[in-house]
Amino acid sequence: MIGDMTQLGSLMAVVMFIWAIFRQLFPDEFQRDARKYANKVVSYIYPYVEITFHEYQVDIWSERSKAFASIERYLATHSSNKATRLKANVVKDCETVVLSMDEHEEVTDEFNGIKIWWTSSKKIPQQRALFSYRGDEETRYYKLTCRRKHRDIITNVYLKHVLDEGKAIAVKTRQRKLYTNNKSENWSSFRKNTWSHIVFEHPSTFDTIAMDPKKKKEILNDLMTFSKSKDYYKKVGKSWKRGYLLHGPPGTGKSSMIAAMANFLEYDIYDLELTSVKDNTDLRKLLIETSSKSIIVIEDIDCSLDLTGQRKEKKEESKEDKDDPVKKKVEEEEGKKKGSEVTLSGLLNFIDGLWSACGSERLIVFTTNYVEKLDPALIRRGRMDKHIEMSYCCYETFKVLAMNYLDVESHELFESIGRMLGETKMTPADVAENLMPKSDEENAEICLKNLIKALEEAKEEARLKAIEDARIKAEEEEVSKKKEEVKNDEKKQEIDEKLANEQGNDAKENGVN
Ligand SMILES: Nc1ncnc2c1ncn2[C@@H]1O[C@H](COP(=O)(O)OP(=O)(O)OP(=O)(O)O)[C@@H](O)[C@H]1O
Ligand SMILES: [Mg+2]
Repeated sequence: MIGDMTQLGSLMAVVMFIWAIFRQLFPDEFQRDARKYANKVVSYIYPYVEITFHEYQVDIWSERSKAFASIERYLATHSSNKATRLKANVVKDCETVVLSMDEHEEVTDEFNGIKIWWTSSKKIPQQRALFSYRGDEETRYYKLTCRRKHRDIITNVYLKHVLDEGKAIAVKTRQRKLYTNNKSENWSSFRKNTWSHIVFEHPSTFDTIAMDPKKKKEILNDLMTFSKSKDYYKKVGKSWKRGYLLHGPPGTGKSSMIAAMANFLEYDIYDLELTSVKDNTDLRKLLIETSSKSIIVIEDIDCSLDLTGQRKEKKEESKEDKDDPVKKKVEEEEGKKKGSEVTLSGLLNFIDGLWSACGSERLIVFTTNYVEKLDPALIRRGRMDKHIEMSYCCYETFKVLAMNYLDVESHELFESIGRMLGETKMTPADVAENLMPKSDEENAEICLKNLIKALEEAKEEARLKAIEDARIKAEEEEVSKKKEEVKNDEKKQEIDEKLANEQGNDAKENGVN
């Protein structure tokens, strides 16, 4: 290629020289026609096709081209052995070095037996792009050169391969992010600032999640199948997403489970705070700006909005009610307090409306402590495909926690702990807290004894609470019994009075007769 290029370079120099003399001698119109024909001749002689990919697109935002970034990554993995001058970029908090080819380097690639040349260069813009934020900075570009006869396969197949590989490398090497939505009123129309993010580094994994091993395996299989089912979803005409509902008491591992899912699938997390979203339109905007390979989370969905009753038909308001200034004021105040006009139907559309198909490979996860409070439409299968109950600590759960926190697989105290867990409701969070050594002197046995003590206390507490509950219930029953008796007495008195009246009337009538 270099040899070919040198010959062509000399040829081009001669052409340029002749062109310079030509420009001095002939008028503009003639020059234009001549240029057209010269281009035709050159393209006839030159057996190569060149495609250029610039780092920045010339538009108002001057965004970095995604194609350029993908090519850069692709060439970084495919060129580092061949290019002699490389640039090093450090990613993932200085943990990983990514190499890419330096400027004015050339590397070759091979695809289905076809040779492709890639060169990297940079150029300084001759004129500043109007409204561009990037100003006069030099911009880099990659140039692909291939033989003209391979043009179709290169443009239709090879480039797709390069871009797909580049994207896959990006997913592997990227720092995963935890996003949260900014308040609607703080959004700017000039910048994309609907979501803010930090690097996502949660240590929870499926190894550290304590739950019934059978259930855990089922979830893992479900996630694995989902992540590999792109073609299946396409075949059945469904957008590639899946809904999970995690429900259970506080401290049973719902949030930890979401982090473990994200770590397992290597997805980003979008933690959506519904009360910061003004209305359904803003909710849709947020959805559009989420990326693929992500988990959209709405925690404590039962507390987020009043989603329980909004689907029920609203009572027809009378004209007087609508005009009542006091009622209007109360409604306005309530609206302000709620701070969000997102409705249940807006949320349902968010989950599986037409717009929800704008991304792919996405999980939507809701968590709640009170599953029974939710509108059945929100959690029906198809929207929330998998319901996972995270419950109180059982023996199996405890064994995982003991292994995680104490490195202990078995112990003589395990049996009594297992029995006590069957008798008492204790969350994995509480069990974990008791298992955690509080000082260097606390060994595994002391921690297990601490747990036994806590379980005994919890059992005693539950016993006292049950007695108290029973007492309150008996009192309430007594009160309602008394109320019933009073009611019956009143009714009886009413009937007696009625009878007495009727008898009086009869006597009067008989007297008259
Ligand atoms: N099943 C579990 N496996 C491992 N650790 C757990 C589990 N459940 C709770 N924990 C521990 O308890 C802490 C609290 O758990 P987590 O925040 O996941 O509970 P949650 O169900 O989301 O609670 P909430 O309903 O209050 O949000 C976690 O930091 C974790 O260490
Ligand atoms: Mg939580």
